[in-house]
Amino acid sequence: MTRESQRESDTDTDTGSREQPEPRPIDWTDPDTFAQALEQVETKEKGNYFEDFAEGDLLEHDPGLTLTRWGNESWLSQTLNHDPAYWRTDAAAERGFDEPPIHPDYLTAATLGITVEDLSEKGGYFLGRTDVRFPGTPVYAGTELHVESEVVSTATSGSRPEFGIVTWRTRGTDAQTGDVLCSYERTNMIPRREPVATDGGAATAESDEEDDEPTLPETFVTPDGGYFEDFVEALETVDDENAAVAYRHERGRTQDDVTVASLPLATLNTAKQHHNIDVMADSPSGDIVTYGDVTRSTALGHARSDEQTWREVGFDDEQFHTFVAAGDTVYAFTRVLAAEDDASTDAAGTVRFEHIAFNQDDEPVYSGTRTAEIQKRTA
Ligand SMILES: CC(C)(COP(=O)(O)OP(=O)(O)OC[C@H]1O[C@@H](n2cnc3c(N)ncnc32)[C@H](O)[C@@H]1OP(=O)(O)O)[C@@H](O)C(=O)NCCC(=O)NCCSC(=O)C[C@H](O)C(=O)O
Repeated sequence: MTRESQRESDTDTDTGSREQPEPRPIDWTDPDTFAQALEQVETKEKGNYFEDFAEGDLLEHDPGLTLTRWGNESWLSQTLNHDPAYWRTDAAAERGFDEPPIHPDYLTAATLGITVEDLSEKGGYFLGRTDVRFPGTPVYAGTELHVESEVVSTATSGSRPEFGIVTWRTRGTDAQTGDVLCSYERTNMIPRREPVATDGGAATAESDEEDDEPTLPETFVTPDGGYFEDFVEALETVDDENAAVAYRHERGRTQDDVTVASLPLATLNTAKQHHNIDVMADSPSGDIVTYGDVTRSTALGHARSDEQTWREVGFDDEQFHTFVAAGDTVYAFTRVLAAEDDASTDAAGTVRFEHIAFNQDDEPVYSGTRTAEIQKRTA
């Protein structure tokens, strides 16, 4: 080979790039070598810190999700949501649906799941959510979901210097038509890149301390059935502050790998809280924890099993009080707040509920209010 042809063979004539020498082999199976390499290299980080969010920022979330019947049915079956209109075509038709639609709980969970990579993957606690509405329902299987969020506010956490508190307004739209299908405002604690000095959470003055005595009504009334009229009748019997319409639901759902890890992953929720036991071992919960939407949907499933739901209208003041982990059992408690004959159909009336999810130790883990149209017995 001439010197010229040697030069040509060393150089790729199309790209002009010089052939790289083969990298020096490294024995990655030697534990010391690999451990040192892990220490020296940079980690390609995922997610955003608190400092990355500023009020007014708009985020268009890249992941999309096609809402499928499989996703819907997996979610509904694992959270014990058995409303026949979401399972059977004849029951769907009676409700005015073309076919069993996507359930608002799964729609909400999928809308939030898609946002996690941008908003909370860094590892923030899901604290609460309000103004959950479904302007574009019914939604059918095959709909492609597109989601965007706007930063509503950012605040310092007085009690936790390593976190900030961020609230976003999120909208899940039909990617084809642009119709808004689900919207809500959600608040998370988000890790800071740099902890800040705080007042440590202002100490409560003694005089402000809450009285530990429970202030419960004397009487609790249980509705006779699950129709609109049953809620109206029960409320009519409790017209003073010493009585309330409230009851617990018998079913419980112990959290397992499916509810803790599989359901959130199926909504593209990348929060490490739900699937990375290794990282979570060092967290306050010491374990992976249930996605807030699974906890809440399970409690709502228990509640719906004791009523004749017609349509979900919305949810407000949702709060997550403590963690739910694998092995914990989610139960539900319901208080009926109001009933009005002003639904979108003569077949139903509107009822406002307060739902509490609680665990096997009777600790509330979730609370929120819900407005739903409930079928009339007389319809
Ligand atoms: C998160 C907790 C451990 C906090 O408990 P605690 O230390 O007792 O603090 P506070 O309850 O006082 O709250 C801390 C600060 O946060 C503010 N806060 C609380 N709730 C809200 C709210 N709804 N809106 C706005 N701000 C809120 C308080 O005012 C405090 O502020 P400051 O005094 O200035 O510090 C505990 O609450 C807990 O364990 N909660 C359960 C969390 C949970 O399990 N969530 C669901 C699972 S995680 C998840 O689903 C993640 C999801 O995938 C996602 O990515 O979002």
